[in-house]
Amino acid sequence: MLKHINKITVVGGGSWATANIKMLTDNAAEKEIFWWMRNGQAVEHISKFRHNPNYLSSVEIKVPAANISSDLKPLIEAADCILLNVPAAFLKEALAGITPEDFKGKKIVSAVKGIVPDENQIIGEFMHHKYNVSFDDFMVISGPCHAEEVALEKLSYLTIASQDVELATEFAGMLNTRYIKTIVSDDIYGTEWGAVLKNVYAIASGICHGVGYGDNFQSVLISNAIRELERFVDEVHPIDRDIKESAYLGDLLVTAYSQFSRNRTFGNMIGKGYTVTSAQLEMNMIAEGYYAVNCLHQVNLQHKVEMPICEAVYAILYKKASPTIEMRKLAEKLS
Ligand SMILES: NC(=O)C1=CN([C@@H]2O[C@H](COP(=O)(O)OP(=O)(O)OC[C@H]3O[C@@H](n4cnc5c(N)ncnc54)[C@H](OP(=O)(O)O)[C@@H]3O)[C@@H](O)[C@H]2O)C=CC1
Ligand SMILES: O=C(CO)COP(=O)(O)O
Repeated sequence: MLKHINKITVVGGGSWATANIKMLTDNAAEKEIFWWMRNGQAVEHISKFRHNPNYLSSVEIKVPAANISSDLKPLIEAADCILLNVPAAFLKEALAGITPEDFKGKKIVSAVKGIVPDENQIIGEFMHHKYNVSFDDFMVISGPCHAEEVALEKLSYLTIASQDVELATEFAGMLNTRYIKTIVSDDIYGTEWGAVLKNVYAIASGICHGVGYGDNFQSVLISNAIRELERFVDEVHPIDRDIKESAYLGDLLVTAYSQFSRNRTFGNMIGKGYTVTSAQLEMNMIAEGYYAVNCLHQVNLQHKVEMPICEAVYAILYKKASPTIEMRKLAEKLS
């Protein structure tokens, strides 16, 4: 098999980027890794002490200091594969100054689970329209996997999706370790949209917990959520897919139930009465579902898929609807 990927630049300095750095450097396949993050102080700290001071700080960083920088352009130039790992809301800002020419001939991997605001596009569409990235050169990393469990080396499964299954297989071979298993898929759209939606359902799950519903209700909420997710992905990209696969149902379950989920934690705080701003400040991490539900609301104006859970979360986060009342109304629509 022809090898396409020898040098990978990871773009982003948060928890998941740090976990991806760990997986890529624990994996034995030959490759060189570069790492960009916007925070210059974190670059200095990592270069000196070999740990990210702000996220997953227990993880030992094995990327050479010379390959870590807050200057993106040279790092993109240096690599043949770019792994995007900045929250979708900040992706445009992170890529400011980067042109389609800079991405020419490179393989692009998205580990982002969000929608680019204003464009309301998932990452594959955004990279295609703004940077001329062909879908044949594009991959997605998804699946039920929290960065915190990667740091603990707990067994996890990732799905690598691409139209080019051979390419996805090559990239998957760069992530496999004792604690990471990979699955290859050709469903880029379903994988991306599924990951976006499950974040919103995890917020709903957190809100329900916050306002006082128990596990019994939550299980009904999540079984409705997977049906809502399936309705939407089947509308935007109708192919034969099994929604029970781990990239869809698995990711929904882990995010809706895990103590590590940012989205669930954020929702729980909203249910308990925090404002959006105070919940965001308290968390110090990004709940993608907050931004995504606004974009989804716009996107679904065209598709008109029945999405009562997304609409309830949208009303609470963007229309100041009461979580208690909105969840009571939602409960009437679930089955
Ligand atoms: N965490 C996880 O387990 C997983 C996350 N993902 C996805 O990975 C992506 C990155 O999330 P994750 O690593 O968890 O993020 P974290 O919540 O761990 O970190 C937040 C990241 O966002 C950056 N950021 C925050 N505010 C801004 C801003 N105003 N402008 C630019 N950058 C900003 C931070 O940079 P700084 O530190 O400089 O403030 C930091 O890199 C998301 O799409 C998420 O859904 C996917 C799978 C698992
Ligand atoms: O995507 C994730 C797990 O698969 C991470 O979800 P959270 O952003 O809610 O932590």
